[in-house]
Amino acid sequence: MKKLLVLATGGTIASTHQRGGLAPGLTIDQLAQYFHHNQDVSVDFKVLMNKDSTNMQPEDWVVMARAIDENQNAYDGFIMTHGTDTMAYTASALSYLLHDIKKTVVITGSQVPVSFKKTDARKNIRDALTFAHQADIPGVFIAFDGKAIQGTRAVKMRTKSYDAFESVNFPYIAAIGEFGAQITFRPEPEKTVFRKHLGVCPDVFLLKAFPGLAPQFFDYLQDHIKGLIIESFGNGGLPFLTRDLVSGIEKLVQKGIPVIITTQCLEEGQNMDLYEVGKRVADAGGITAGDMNTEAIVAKLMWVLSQTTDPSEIRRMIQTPLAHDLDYI
Ligand SMILES: NC(=O)C[C@H](N)C(=O)O
Repeated sequence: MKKLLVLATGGTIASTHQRGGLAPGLTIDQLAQYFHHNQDVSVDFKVLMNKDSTNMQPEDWVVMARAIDENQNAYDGFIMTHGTDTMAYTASALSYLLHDIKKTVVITGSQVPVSFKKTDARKNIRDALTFAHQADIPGVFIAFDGKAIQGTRAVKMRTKSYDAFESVNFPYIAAIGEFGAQITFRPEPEKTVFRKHLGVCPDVFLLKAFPGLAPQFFDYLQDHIKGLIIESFGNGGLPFLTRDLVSGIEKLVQKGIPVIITTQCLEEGQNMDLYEVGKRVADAGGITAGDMNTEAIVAKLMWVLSQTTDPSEIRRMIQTPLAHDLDYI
């Protein structure tokens, strides 16, 4: 008989109407009532926290990872109930913190509380149970709206619709329904060269470039952060005329602060060698993050920075595929 552990963290799925608005309010026993399963699975429950995922912090990822790591040998799979707002960040973070996991970790939640009459929660719970039970793929996944998504590739696209998440730049892993879990893409096992490390350094900043962004902000950032991620335009380009952001990047890099470059375009990654505006960013020391999602870059950079401050090692680790986060640079 397979043994699964459900870890509750809060989110809409466990929310109830409260004076200040919807907030996690179900007890673990109340939540457990919605986990219907057949006789050949045994399910245990544990509360890790009871937060709207907007309140999740990087330190919470470490708590989650430890809880799974400590129980790795006692269970065949894990289900985590979680709010949708930061679920993609958590899925990425756990993918790095637990990159050597041999079991399936499924994160799910819902757009509507489980106790409401019309809700997506009960289907998502059933699908998470099905996937955790049937899929023999190690790693961290999101199960939502009948699909399983690789943890490092999920992006929340919609605030209300049941199909809140999409798999970006990567195939869906499975279709899930009453018929079971039909694996549609089985990722090749990775030969990872990374050490196990259950820590994060939250001192990073994420900047979305826009026409008119003043380079003076970089002067402030250099004294307050250990790593910067810039969502550039298109193929990794940033302005060097009038408001010269490229020189700003160069200054940060010279101070030993890694600057990771991604793109505001969700799909197809970037090619910084194509245009002068991208090449200059690369020449200034900007580190391309290829086709990784911003959520994954944030989590990976925090994980990497808690292990090293060496710029070339940071570049190497960011650009080495891990947990299927990256297909090309
Ligand atoms: N649908 C949800 O779960 C949204 C909620 N604010 C959360 O992230 O916890």
